[in-house]
Order: sequence, then C-alpha cells, then structure tokens
Amino acid sequence: MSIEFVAQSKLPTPWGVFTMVGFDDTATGKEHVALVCGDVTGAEPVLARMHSECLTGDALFSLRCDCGFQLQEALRRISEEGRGVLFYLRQEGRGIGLLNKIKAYHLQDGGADTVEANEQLGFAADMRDYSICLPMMRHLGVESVRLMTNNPRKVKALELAGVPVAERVPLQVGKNRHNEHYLQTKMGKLGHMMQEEHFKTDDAS
Ligand SMILES: Nc1nc2c(ncn2[C@@H]2O[C@H](COP(=O)(O)OP(=O)(O)OP(=O)(O)O)[C@@H](O)[C@H]2O)c(=O)[nH]1
Ligand SMILES: [Zn+2]
Repeated sequence: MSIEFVAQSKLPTPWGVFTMVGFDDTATGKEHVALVCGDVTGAEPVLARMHSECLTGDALFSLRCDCGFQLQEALRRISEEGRGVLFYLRQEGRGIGLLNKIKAYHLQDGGADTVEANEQLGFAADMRDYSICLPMMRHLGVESVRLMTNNPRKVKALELAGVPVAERVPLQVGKNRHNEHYLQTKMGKLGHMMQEEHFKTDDAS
C-alpha cells in the first residue's frame, strides 16, 4: 500500500481543536491530511468529508465554486457533533492539478462549462482516484462513514474503492451569483444532487 502515516499534531481552528494526521502517498508524492475530532473508532458510522483540494476556493476566497464554503461547513458540523473526520485530499482541480485548472477557468471565461473545459484540454470531466481513502481510514480506525457530499458519483467511487458509506449527508452551502452556472453544470452533467431550498439564505453574494 502506498499510503504511509508520517506524523500527527494538534490543529486549533475557529470550530475547535482537531488532531491533524499526515500521510505520504509514496506512489504519487502527494501529502494528504485527516482532521480528526473525538473518538472515531468503533462500529457507529463516522460523520466524514472527503474534501478534494481547491486552492482557489479553500484558501484564496474564490467565489467561482462552493469548495471553501463546504470545507468550513464540514468542519463546523464535525466539531458540533464532537466526532468526525475531514480528509483533505490533494486532488486539485478534480485531479488535473492547479495550473490545468487555471487553463480550464480561462476556457470557462470564454464560455465553456466546467466539463467542456476539461474535455477541450484532453481530460475526463473527473480524474480523481479515491483508493487513497481506505488506508487512511484504517489507520484512524474508522469503519464506515456518513459522508457529507452532494455527489452520488463520489459515493459510488468510494464504495468501489472499498469504503463503507452508511449514509449520504447533503452539504449545500456557498451558492452565489458567480458560481450559479457552475452549480447548474454540476447538477446537469456531473450528477450532483442539490435542491434550491436547501441552500442557506446567508450564503455568499
Ligand atoms: N477541473 C476543474 N476542477 C474544478 C473546477 N471547479 C472546482 N474544481 C475542483 O473540483 C473539486 C471539487 O469537486 P466538486 O465537484 O465541486 O465537489 P465534489 O467534491 O465532487 O462533490 P461535493 O462532495 O458535493 O463537494 C476540487 O478539486 C476543485 O479544485 C473546474 O471548473 N474545473
Ligand atoms: Zn473549488
């Protein structure tokens, strides 16, 4: 197995103090982390988020997508529940990398949607590989998850990778005028399940 545990430490956040567990994927050189809250071992399914890296949304305040809002909401909910894990997966741009994502955004500035842009660059719409998740879960003693996602294909891909998903928990936050079209494309072309009435009214504008 190419996932190796390297180190862990405390990580204080606005929502509480998590334990940050760092892993090295020796096959790709990617460094993944899990933010753990409470005792996540045992048979009771664990509230979890498998969050794919989005530098622009998670760290640079981008309103082009909903990633940063989902990241914060997931940490808040895990903290509120007192038990859960956020896996931060270094699969930037649905697996095509940051610089290719910028190229895809450039094509989207010219009118392509998120799927067409990937395809024009010679990539599939979603290049992510979830086989890294199970070894990290096993290290933490997580047996099954209540997965926060709007993406049923992610649920299927995780199950195919051996991850027991006990439940899908919707995570609809962060809709704004800049990402409306992007969210529509995710629903229309990528199978995401989102309902207008489930968006919080205080989302970014
Ligand atoms: N290639 C590409 N990647 C994008 C684009 N917008 C966001 N991303 C990446 O998409 C990933 C997040 O995927 P989403 O489809 O938004 O969400 P998801 O994780 O599959 O589904 P949820 O669990 O519901 O959030 C992150 O890696 C982002 O960097 C885009 O326009 N093009
Ligand atoms: Zn994003």
